[in-house]
Amino acid sequence: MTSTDDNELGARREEGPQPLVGLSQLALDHMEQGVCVYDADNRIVLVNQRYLSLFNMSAETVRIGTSYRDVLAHSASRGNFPASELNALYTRRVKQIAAGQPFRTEQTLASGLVMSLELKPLPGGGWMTICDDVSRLARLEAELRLQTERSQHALANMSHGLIMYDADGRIVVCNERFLNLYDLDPNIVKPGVAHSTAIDHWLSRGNKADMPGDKFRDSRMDDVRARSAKAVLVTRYDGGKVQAVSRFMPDGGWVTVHEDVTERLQYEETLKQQNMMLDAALENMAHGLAFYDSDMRLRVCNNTYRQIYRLSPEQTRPGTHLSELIERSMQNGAFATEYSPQEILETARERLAHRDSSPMRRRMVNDTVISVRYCALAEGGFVATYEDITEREHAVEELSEQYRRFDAALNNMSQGLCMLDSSLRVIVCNRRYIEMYGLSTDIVKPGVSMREIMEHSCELGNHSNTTGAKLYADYVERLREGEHTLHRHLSDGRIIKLNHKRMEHGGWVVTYEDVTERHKAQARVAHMARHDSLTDLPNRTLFHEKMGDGLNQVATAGGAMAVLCFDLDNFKTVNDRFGHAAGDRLLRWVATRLKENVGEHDTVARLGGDEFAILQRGPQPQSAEKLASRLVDIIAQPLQLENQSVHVGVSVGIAVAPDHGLDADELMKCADLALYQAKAKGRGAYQLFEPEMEEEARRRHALEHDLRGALEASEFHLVFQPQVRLDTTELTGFEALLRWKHPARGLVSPAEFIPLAEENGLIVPIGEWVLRTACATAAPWADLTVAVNLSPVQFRSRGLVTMVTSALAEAGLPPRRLELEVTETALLDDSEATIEILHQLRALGVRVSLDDFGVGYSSLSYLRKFPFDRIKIDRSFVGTLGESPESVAIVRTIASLGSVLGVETTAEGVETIEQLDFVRACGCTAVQGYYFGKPCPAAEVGRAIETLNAVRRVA
Ligand SMILES: Nc1nc2c(ncn2[C@@H]2O[C@H](COP(=O)(O)O[C@H]3[C@@H](O)[C@H](n4cnc5c(=O)[nH]c(N)nc54)O[C@@H]3COP(=O)(O)O)[C@@H](O)[C@H]2O)c(=O)[nH]1
Repeated sequence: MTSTDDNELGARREEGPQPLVGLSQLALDHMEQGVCVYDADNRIVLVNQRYLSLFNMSAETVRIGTSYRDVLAHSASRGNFPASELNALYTRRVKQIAAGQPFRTEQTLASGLVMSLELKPLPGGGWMTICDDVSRLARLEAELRLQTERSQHALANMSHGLIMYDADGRIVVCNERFLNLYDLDPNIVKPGVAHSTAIDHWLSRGNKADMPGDKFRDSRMDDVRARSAKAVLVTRYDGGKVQAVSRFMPDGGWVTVHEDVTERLQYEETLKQQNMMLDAALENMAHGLAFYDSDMRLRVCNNTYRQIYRLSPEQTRPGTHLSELIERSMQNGAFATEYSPQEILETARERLAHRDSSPMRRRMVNDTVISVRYCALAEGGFVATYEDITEREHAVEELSEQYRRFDAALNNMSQGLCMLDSSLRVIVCNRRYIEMYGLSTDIVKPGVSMREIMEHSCELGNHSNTTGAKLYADYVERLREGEHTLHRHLSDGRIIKLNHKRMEHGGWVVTYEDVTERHKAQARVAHMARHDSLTDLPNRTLFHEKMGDGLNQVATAGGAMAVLCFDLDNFKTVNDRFGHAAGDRLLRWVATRLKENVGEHDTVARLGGDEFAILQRGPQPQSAEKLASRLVDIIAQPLQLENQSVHVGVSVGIAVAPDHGLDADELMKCADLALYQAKAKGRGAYQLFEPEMEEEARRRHALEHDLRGALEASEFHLVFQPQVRLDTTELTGFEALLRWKHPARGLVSPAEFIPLAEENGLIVPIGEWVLRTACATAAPWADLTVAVNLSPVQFRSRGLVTMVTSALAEAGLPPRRLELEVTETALLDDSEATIEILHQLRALGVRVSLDDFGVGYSSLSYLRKFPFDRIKIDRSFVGTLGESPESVAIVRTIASLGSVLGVETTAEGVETIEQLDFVRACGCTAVQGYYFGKPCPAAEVGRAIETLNAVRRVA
């Protein structure tokens, strides 16, 4: 039917015969499509039922004559489009119709139907719209679109590569993953491309299979031809592995899915390696291991297990029951005899039932010990481990033994010991530590804190004037400083030395040593170092320190301080005569006297030998002089020694600070100079230092300096004084006397330089020169003797006897013509030794005389000790015969003594005839003095001999 026909039909509905109209209407109403025809005025001329029902419009409203605008308005009222769009829609449609071209549009109605509308103009005016329900088609299209999108999405996002071929072997589709997997060019591998082309390109990119490329291509073509679904493993250009699985489709095409299996293969390889290692580890494990199923049947075991139980691989096949394994290993002699198979099996059952996986010891043969554990598995069955703990057991035993030894050592230590952890809690301590502080073992045990111990110790009264808390706080503070030693002074007077050493892993080792006795000993040693052991007085060191302190005080606070230096007179005599014990008593007696007479702030010291000193504060020099005077008197008092009354005296030198200086050494020097003077005064005296003494000392010093060079400078010579027998006035010999002629000083008296030479030892070489010169000078004298003075110092020097022997031999002088004169002083120092030397000299044939007899303290006692050939009465007695009855008595006594002893007695210093007559009358056997001749040089000796012989002849 054409549009012309439709119009005609519409017109006929208005006016045509009823049967035809009805038929046409019937035909229109049964059409699938909706039809509505408008005239040129846009009014309906024909409309079918389908049109009305599709748009849900009412036949009452939409009927012949209804305008197009009203139709649209009615449609909008039915919700087919928004009423607000009515005008715009109407205007647009009318405009499109007026354009004279048919056009199509789609409209979704309120019912959800999708309507396809075709509007087309009719020849001769008017137009018609034909409506089609395209809802299903639209839905199908949408679904297809969605499906296609999903497929493409799935294809693009597949983890596997995919390629599909049609029955002609051409590519239908392939995904990006496929292209990437093999590094393929999407411009080559694309839909429509032949299978062989794709394979060639695949090979050209370096991908390969386990066969040459040509062969691989042929093989794939054969597979396709034979429709053989295969899985092929290929190697990618980069070494990765891909598994390709092909599937054939009913339409003759096929799909191949490519999976990258590189990682999976690697993982499988790793797993394989791990399993191998696991097997190896199992087999090589030091522990025995066995898995059993829930029926206690062996599933697997390792070699160590077999060795422990002496089982062979055949005897440990999977499935063997535990009871059988036990019995076999027993038969093989693996167990010690103490177990039965039932017992072992029962124990295993019980432990598994109670899920007890704690270790148990099994004693095997050869003293081997195995630790066995049963561990039930969640999935049934159990694992048993077997560990050889023989060595560990031995080590534990050894450790126990070591611990016992350590414990014994610890508790037998003389020192206390305590090991503390880093929180200062006791790890271990020994018995000595507990005893040392008298601690309770109920309190001091491992774990107790040092704070608790200190509190306990304080409660016991070990520490005075403190508390446990304070003690502990101080202790912690000290430990912060690190390793250290501290001394605890306990209230009972003991001193405990604590030594703290860090332990390697934290904490401390503390040792406790009772150092009370050591401290006392050290204090004693320190005291001894600064005190004199005999008198317990401060010694020179301490005296020097005290002097320093005193001088500082004088310097800063003012005032004065005196130093008194004491030197005992005759001490050596006493010591020698009564022995050292008596000498010690004398020194202690002197020390007591000194201490008794000083103030409490004064210091008395023994500086050594018979030297004492006092430091005295107070107004000076009055106080010091008063004290010195008093002490000189006190010490001059006789004292009882060895049941004898002994007299000693003391000489005192005084120096005062600040007058004489503020330096300790300087002040001591001043006091020494004063002492020197006091002694020179004749002993038993005190002397305050005077500045002139320094000058005197300097002078002595200069003289000493010159004396040292005198011998070498040949400044000495000898003079000889005649000695005459009294009964016959016969010249018997000469005494050699030393003279020093100094180029500047002139003649220096021996009385001046000999004491100096004795002080500094120069007398030894000088004395030797005198002896050799005298012997040489006297040798030519006809039968006359030569007397030579020997200093006490020469007796102390070695080789005196040898030197005398040599001098005699050298001079050719017969020993009987040599007479050696010694003084008492020579016998004072060490009389035994001196007397021995005298005997040796006597043995040479030399004569020995005792010079200056009578001036000493115990002259008579020496006569008993050595049989002298001659006693020379000191000239001081001869010189005072006229005025001193004592001198007369002494000369008489000595002369009688000599006569009784059969020893010659020479009176010295006889200057006058009266003196000569007197000494002769007294019984002296010889004389020496100016009366018969002054000492003369050697050159004049001849003349002196002649003169004296002439005198004798006259007499
Ligand atoms: N160890 C030595 N001592 C020696 C030596 N030479 C001398 N001396 C001793 O020196 C002291 C003083 O001696 P010197 O000044 O030589 O006096 C001697 C005589 O000159 C003197 N003398 C003798 N006769 C008289 C006299 O009539 N009147 C008087 N005023 N003086 C007189 O006496 C001294 C002799 O003394 P002595 O030796 O005791 O016989 C003196 O102690 C000497 O010993 C020497 O080489 N070594």
